[in-house]
Amino acid sequence: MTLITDYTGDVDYIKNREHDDCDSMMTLLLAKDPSNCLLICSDKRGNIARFINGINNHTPEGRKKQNLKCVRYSVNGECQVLLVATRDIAKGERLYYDYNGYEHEYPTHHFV
Ligand SMILES: C[S@+](CC[C@H](N)C(=O)[O-])C[C@H]1O[C@@H](n2cnc3c(N)ncnc32)[C@H](O)[C@@H]1O
Repeated sequence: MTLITDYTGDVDYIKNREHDDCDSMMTLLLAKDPSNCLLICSDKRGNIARFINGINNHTPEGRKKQNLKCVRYSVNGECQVLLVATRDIAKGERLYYDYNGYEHEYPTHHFV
C-alpha cells in the first residue's frame, strides 16, 4: 500500500467524454445515476500516472506483472484515485496496474 502517485487531470462527467478518443481517461466516481459518473482526463493537464503500464488482461503473464493497484479514497472530502504498491518493488522495475479493475472496457489484448 505504498503510495506511488495520485492520478491527476481535469475532472468531467463521463457523458461529456463519450466520443473522446483520449486513451488516458480514468474513472473517478461511479454513481447509480450514470449522468453523475465522473472521470479524470489527463491529456491536457496530468501527471506521471498517465504513463504507467497496464497489464494484459488476457494472459497469465499479464497478471504476474502487476505490482500496483488502483484505489479510490476520500481525501479532505474529495474523491481521489491513487496508485499504490501491492508488493515490494525493486529499483528499476517497470510499474504495471490493471486498467480494467472495474469496468472491463479498456482493450489490452495487444499489451506486452
Ligand atoms: C494510460 S496510457 C496513456 C498514454 C497516452 N498516450 C498519454 O499520452 O497520456 C495508455 C496507453 O499506453 C500504452 N500501454 C500501456 N500499457 C501497455 C502495455 N503493457 N503494452 C503496450 N502498450 C501499453 C497503450 O498504447 C495505451 O493506449
